[in-house]
Amino acid sequence: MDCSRQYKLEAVRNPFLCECKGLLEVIHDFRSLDSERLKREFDRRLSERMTNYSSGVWRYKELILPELPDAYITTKFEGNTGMYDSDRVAKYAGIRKLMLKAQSENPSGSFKDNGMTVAVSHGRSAGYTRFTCTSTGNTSSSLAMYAAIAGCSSYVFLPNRNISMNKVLQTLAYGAHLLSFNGTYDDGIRFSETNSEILGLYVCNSINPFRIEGQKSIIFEIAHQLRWKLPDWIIVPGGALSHATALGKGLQDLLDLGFIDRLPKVAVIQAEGANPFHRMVAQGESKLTPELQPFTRASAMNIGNPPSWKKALHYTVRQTNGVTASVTDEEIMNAKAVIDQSGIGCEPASAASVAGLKKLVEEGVVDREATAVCLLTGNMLKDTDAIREYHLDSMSEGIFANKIIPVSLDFESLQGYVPNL
Ligand SMILES: Cc1ncc(COP(=O)(O)O)c(C=O)c1O
Ligand SMILES: N[C@@H](CCOP(=O)(O)O)C(=O)O
Repeated sequence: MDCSRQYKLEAVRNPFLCECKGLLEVIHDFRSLDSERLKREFDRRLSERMTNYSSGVWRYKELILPELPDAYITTKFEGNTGMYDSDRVAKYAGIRKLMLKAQSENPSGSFKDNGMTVAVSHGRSAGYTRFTCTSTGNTSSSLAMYAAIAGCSSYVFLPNRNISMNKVLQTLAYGAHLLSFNGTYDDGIRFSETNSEILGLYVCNSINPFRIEGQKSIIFEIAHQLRWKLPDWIIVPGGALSHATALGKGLQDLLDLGFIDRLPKVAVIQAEGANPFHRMVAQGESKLTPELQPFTRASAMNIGNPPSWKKALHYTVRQTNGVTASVTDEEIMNAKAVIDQSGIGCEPASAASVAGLKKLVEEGVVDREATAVCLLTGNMLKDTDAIREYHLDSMSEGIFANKIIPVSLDFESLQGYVPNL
């Protein structure tokens, strides 16, 4: 991305940095592909059950990692997640039509599975049996799950504060070697870049370009579900910026292949305490100044130096004529409550997409008559402390707080609580 060097697939080595120290990206040659045949094949695979190609990622293998021998595919039939129309959330965001893509329905509960199945499969094909990541909890849960499926081991580095205990426990339960350190995600990534190859650990963070290729399947699946007619806007939360990058790169693939005839705009939403990408774009700068002490209650986005910022700038902001926005934790938590109470549910970081859309509609950047898809990146049970704080803690309770009502089981005491009694 930073220079014009190119490497053959077999020459790409852990930890996936170019000689110039920039991130690598996969370049495909789609010229031999027949788009109409491929569309029919993707439709056909929708009816397959329990084969590699019934995965919502590997269904699109030709556009992701065609060279990978099928024997290495490590899948839990990820993807295949629901897309929901929600009038209630649309009304909250102030827009006519809004759909929510629930990546939270993935096997480990977050969008990371779309990329992780590809990273672990590629790592196995390159001969690795030990995998690593640094994580705020979702990447690690996903890696620990796929490593366990493959009969391999995972070594995960987790910051010792400001991450969700549910995710720590999920990672632990899948059997990862859990290494807790004093620092942030950004410190962990720096450590991996320098030490992973010496330690013989295959890096599964999103600096790994195969992770990004897998995550492209999210936009492929959205487009497929919508019969290749995309909405005006796609809204995505931004932390390390892997999701935004994959979305933009996947959109470009779809356009190049003629599956779609125009690019929707992408909006990348960051949380106020960890928004270096938004600040850079809003100030018209072309170099990112890291946030040294990132903090947001949406702990999945506690990232001050997003590794993929250059790719996200290219693929989303520039290529789709997209925008960025920044929202407060309060805006995030209120949006989350509305999404939860619509029955769909998500973890705090995911709700940044809806909070950001609401803000962009209010500012007139997104037209009220426009159509949009918001990405819900993680499951509501990923951070149950956030639910307790919002609804039950009197210090921090939110405007949509719901309460537990203590009752005694007799008719009289229930009067007033249940209508028609
Ligand atoms: C649930 C959730 N939402 C959003 C994000 C942000 O995505 P990205 O880091 O790819 O920008 C993350 C972490 O990466 C996450 O775990
Ligand atoms: N929220 C992420 C942090 C970003 O990780 P990466 O996989 O994109 O490097 C997490 O779950 O760890």
